[in-house]
Amino acid sequence: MTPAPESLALEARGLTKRFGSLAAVDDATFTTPQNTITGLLGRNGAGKTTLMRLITGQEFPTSGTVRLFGAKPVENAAVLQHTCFISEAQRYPDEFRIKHVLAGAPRFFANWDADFAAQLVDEFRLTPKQRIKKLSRGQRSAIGVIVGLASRAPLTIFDEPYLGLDAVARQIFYDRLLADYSEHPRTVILSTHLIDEVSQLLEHALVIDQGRIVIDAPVEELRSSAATVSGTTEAVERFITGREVAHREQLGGLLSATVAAMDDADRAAARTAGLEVGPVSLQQLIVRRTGGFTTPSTTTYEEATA
Ligand SMILES: Nc1ncnc2c1ncn2[C@@H]1O[C@H](COP(=O)(O)OP(=O)(O)OP(=O)(O)O)[C@@H](O)[C@H]1O
Repeated sequence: MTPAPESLALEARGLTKRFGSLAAVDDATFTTPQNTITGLLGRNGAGKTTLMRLITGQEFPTSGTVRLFGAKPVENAAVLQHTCFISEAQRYPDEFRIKHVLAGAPRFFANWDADFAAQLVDEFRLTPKQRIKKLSRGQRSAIGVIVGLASRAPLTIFDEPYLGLDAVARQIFYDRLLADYSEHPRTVILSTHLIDEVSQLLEHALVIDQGRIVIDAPVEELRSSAATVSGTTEAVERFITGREVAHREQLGGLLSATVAAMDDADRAAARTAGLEVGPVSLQQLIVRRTGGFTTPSTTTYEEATA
């Protein structure tokens, strides 16, 4: 069901951004309900950053409209006060130290939590007096994460927030995001390449490919829409005949196939046929839907066993 406009954090209609002949964002239409965590996913150059810049009013669309909490974002201070956009492109004056960022943040973010920010600075092993200019790449990313989390902005957008962050720091980010989100629900959009790493956080997936939105669906629905069936080649081939197969992997006499559109009855039928039925990771699904694999998917049982 389409949510009522007042419950939407974000509404894009026919949003298009052209750079010369290239449509970086091409006719994007989608809505983001308030208080959800959405993953904005896609390959390099897919249009993620451009889409986020359009959403936050930093770029004018060539055509189409975007609304944040029902209003246009461009040059709209009231709307932008509800938004925190964390991007790698963020630059600070040369003399800025971490404490200056923390001191300035409440002017931009009405819900800023200084104690939470201080806790995060500590957890990321930073100190307020450090000069931003002298921080490592990962430490600079941590500053973005701290600002994004402690802003508690009703719409918080992270554009690949983890560049250079080590595995421990990324885990801190994910853990604090989830814990704080459950206490202070807000709308979070997270653009990332690390799909499997964040898949437990995401409620909704928005996948963009060559500027076009190719998937706009709840993560749970995506996960349950496909399954991997494994067993003897003959049994798997028999089961997948006539079905849409996204991927297949042969290992000796065993075959594993990723099958699209597997409902409960299909799963039961596969088990009855002696096959093992397993989940498909979000990353696998998205990689396959955005042209990452060229594995033939239409081999028939007769062809495969000929
Ligand atoms: N200012 C610009 N002028 C011309 N082309 C641009 C401009 N900004 C982006 N593009 C092009 O638009 C396309 C989308 O770029 P964008 O940065 O939005 O992709 P992305 O999905 O964020 O990529 P990545 O994951 O690699 O950061 C790319 O082909 C890029 O070269």
